[in-house]
Amino acid sequence: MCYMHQIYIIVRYYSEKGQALQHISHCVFSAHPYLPEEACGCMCQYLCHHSFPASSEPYEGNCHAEVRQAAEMAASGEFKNKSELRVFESTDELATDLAEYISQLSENSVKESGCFTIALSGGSLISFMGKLCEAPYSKTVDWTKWYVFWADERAVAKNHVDSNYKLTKDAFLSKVSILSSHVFSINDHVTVEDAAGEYEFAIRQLVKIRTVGVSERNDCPRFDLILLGIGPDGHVASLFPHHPALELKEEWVTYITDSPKPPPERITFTLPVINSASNIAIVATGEEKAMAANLAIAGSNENSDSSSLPARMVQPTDGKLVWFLDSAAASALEVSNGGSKDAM
Ligand SMILES: O=C1O[C@H](COP(=O)(O)O)[C@@H](O)[C@H](O)[C@H]1O
Repeated sequence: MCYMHQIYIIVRYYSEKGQALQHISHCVFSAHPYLPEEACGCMCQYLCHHSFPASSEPYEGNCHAEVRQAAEMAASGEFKNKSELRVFESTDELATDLAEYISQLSENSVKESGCFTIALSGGSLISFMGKLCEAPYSKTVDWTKWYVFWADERAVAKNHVDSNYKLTKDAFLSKVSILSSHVFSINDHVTVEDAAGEYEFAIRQLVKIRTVGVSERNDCPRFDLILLGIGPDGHVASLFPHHPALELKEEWVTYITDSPKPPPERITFTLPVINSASNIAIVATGEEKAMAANLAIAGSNENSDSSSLPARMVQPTDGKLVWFLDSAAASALEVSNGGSKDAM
C-alpha cells in the first residue's frame, strides 16, 4: 500500500475531530491517485463502524489489512499531534486547495471573533496565495476583517527585492481590499534589534485589546493562521537549524544577524508564538524540499536532535497543523514503519 504514512496522519486528524468521513475521500483520496478507490471506501466504512458506531452502518466489507491497521492506530490515539498532510499532483491544485483552506478559516474566525489574524512568511509560498485574489474569493472573503502580520522578515528596505513585505504587497496585498491600517509590517528604518522589539510591542498592544487572541496555555498571541514555508535545510520563518533563537521561550519576536541564507539580518516569530497559533500551514513544493519535508513529517515522533530541523519543532500546542505538499516535495515521504512509499 502506498502512502500509508500520509493515510495514518489524515485518519488520525479526521477521526479525532469527528468530521465527515466523505471529506476524507474528497480531500485526501482524490489527491492520491496511488490509493485504490476500494481502499478509500473500506477505510471510510471501517472508521464509521469503529469511530462513530452509534451513527453508522456496521462494517461488512473486506477491509484491506493496512487500512484497518491505520484506522486502529488512529482510533487508539497512538498519534498524539494534531496534523494533516495534503499532497497534490500539481502546484496549481495545491494553490486552489490552499485558497479554499484560508478562506474557510477566515470565514470561521470572522464568525467567531469578528476578525481574522494571519501571519505570513516570504518565499515561494506567497505565489500560491494568488488564487485568493480571484473569483470567488476576491468577492466572498471579508477582507476588511483581515489583520496581516509577518512570521518573519528580512531587515531590508520595504522596496528591496529581498523584502517579504514587498513580495506580499506585489503578489497579494495590492490585489485585495485589506485595510492598510490592518497591515502590520516591520519597521525598516531602525536597527534589526529595535525592529524586533517594536514588532513584539505592537503585537502585545493588539493582544491587550484582543484584536489578536491569546493562548489559554501561556500568554502568547494566538493567531488564527500562521503560514510557513520551509527551506531545503528545514528552516521555517527565520528559524534556522541549530540557531540559539530556537531555544527562546519568553520572547515573541526576535532578531538574528547571522542567517545562513542571505540576507543575514532578519526578524522572526519564536517557536512559542508559532506553536500557539490556532492553525499553522506549512507549504512545500519542489524536489529540493522533499528530504526536509520527509524528516519533519515522518520523523516527528523520533527523539533525534530537533534543532537540526526547525520544521520538526513546529508542533501546535492546541491548534492544527496542515502540510501542503506538491508531489515533488512529497517524493521522499517514508511510511511510518520505516520503509519508503515505493517499497510498500
Ligand atoms: O528565507 C526565507 O525562506 C523560507 C522558504 O522560502 P522558499 O522560497 O524556499 O519557499 C520562507 O518561508 C521564509 O519566510 C523566508 O524568509
